[in-house]
Amino acid sequence: MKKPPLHKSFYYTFKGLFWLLKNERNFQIHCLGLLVNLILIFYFKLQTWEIVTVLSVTFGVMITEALNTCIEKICDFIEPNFDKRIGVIKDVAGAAVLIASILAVVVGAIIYWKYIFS
Ligand SMILES: Nc1ncnc2c1ncn2[C@@H]1O[C@H](COP(=O)(O)OP(=O)(O)OP(=O)(O)O)[C@@H](O)[C@H]1O
Repeated sequence: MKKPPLHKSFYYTFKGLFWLLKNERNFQIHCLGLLVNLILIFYFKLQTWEIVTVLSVTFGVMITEALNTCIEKICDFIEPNFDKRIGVIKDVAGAAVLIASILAVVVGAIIYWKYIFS
């Protein structure tokens, strides 16, 4: 298949991003989390390393959510009916989001702790 020009590739990736924003409730919630973090970063005037850490774990959750959605869509495409193996694949993909979210909450708690309680 012929590769699309660079600007078309960007167009398709942004199309994917807007699809997630429009259709995936969990992704919308993660975007809200990003917004809250951006507000807190400016409000508490976080140090550079703290900003980098908070944004890394926040975007990490959004990336795993996007990949989880891809896996769910592939599963629904190859097996629309109930299948235990599909269930395990979807559960494990969901667990990846859970692990990334736990990390984000723990990192957030460690970083914001001193700003909130000082
Ligand atoms: N075809 C299937 N066969 C077996 N189990 C399934 C199947 N489809 C979904 N499940 C089970 O239902 C759960 C939820 O699957 P679903 O595709 O509805 O994801 P979802 O609720 O949209 O997830 P998310 O909230 O992460 O977007 C899966 O984790 C899995 O345990």
